Amino acid sequence: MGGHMHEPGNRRSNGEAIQLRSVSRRYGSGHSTVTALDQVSLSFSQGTFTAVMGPSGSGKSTLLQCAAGLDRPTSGAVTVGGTELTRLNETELTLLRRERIGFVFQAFNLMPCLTAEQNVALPLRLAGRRPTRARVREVLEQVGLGGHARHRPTEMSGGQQQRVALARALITRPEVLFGDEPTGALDSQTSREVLKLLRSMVDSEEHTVVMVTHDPVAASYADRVVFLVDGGVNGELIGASADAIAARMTRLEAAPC
Ligand SMILES: Nc1ncnc2c1ncn2[C@@H]1O[C@H](COP(=O)(O)OP(=O)(O)OP(=O)(O)O)[C@@H](O)[C@H]1O
Repeated sequence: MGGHMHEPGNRRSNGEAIQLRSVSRRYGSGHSTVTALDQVSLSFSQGTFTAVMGPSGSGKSTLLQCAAGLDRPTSGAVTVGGTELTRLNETELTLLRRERIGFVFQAFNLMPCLTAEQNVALPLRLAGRRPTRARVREVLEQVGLGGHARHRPTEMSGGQQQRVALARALITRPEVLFGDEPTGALDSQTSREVLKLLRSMVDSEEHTVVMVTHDPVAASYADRVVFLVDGGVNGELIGASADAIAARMTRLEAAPC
């Protein structure tokens, strides 16, 4: 399969949506310390789509969690649109996550008893705000589910459920959308639907997407693929095909520990 043709970040001022400066994350203490991230410095520009890949245990999820303010680095700094997360207290961090960051995970985490529109509105309602019906419909339209507002998750396919999860993440108009294996639970046809949607959100609406994936085909929808090995950045590919990404992964996974 060839690369998906796109020109990364060519219509924006290319401001940095997220910056990590020398970010380290260690778990445990004394002899049993694990360095999940080791002085990682990376920027994600506005209006770009980045995939993060690497062997199991290389620090991908930890990177995403630190970048999204779900976890705090042991050292280093993370900046979201000019706000340095390390300077925020827990309440401020919770508000920032709620207002300025969107997440989608491998599991869709939808409430089975609620309709699509109720699921989409839920995060804002939990935050004490009531989104207008027009806004809920707008995000459902955006993910191609305008006609499914009243459907419950059990009445929808996996791809449709993930698109509801995407609409739920988009309702606050986040500055960055993070995905941790967002297509991991989908078959390849359905994955493609969701990836095309992510791609079009970046191309036409200038969203910023950062996605962890194990799948070279999924990664080929991104502008840029960043490779992690042992908690450090081990290079990147720009506008690469799935084959080129797969070849790089094979080399990384074959490298001696
Ligand atoms: N809560 C934790 N406590 C201790 N060690 C952890 C914790 N979370 C992650 N680690 C360790 O940090 C390293 C990086 O983990 P991380 O989950 O970020 O890797 P990953 O690349 O996302 O892996 P995978 O592809 O298998 O999901 C691993 O060695 C892991 O065992």
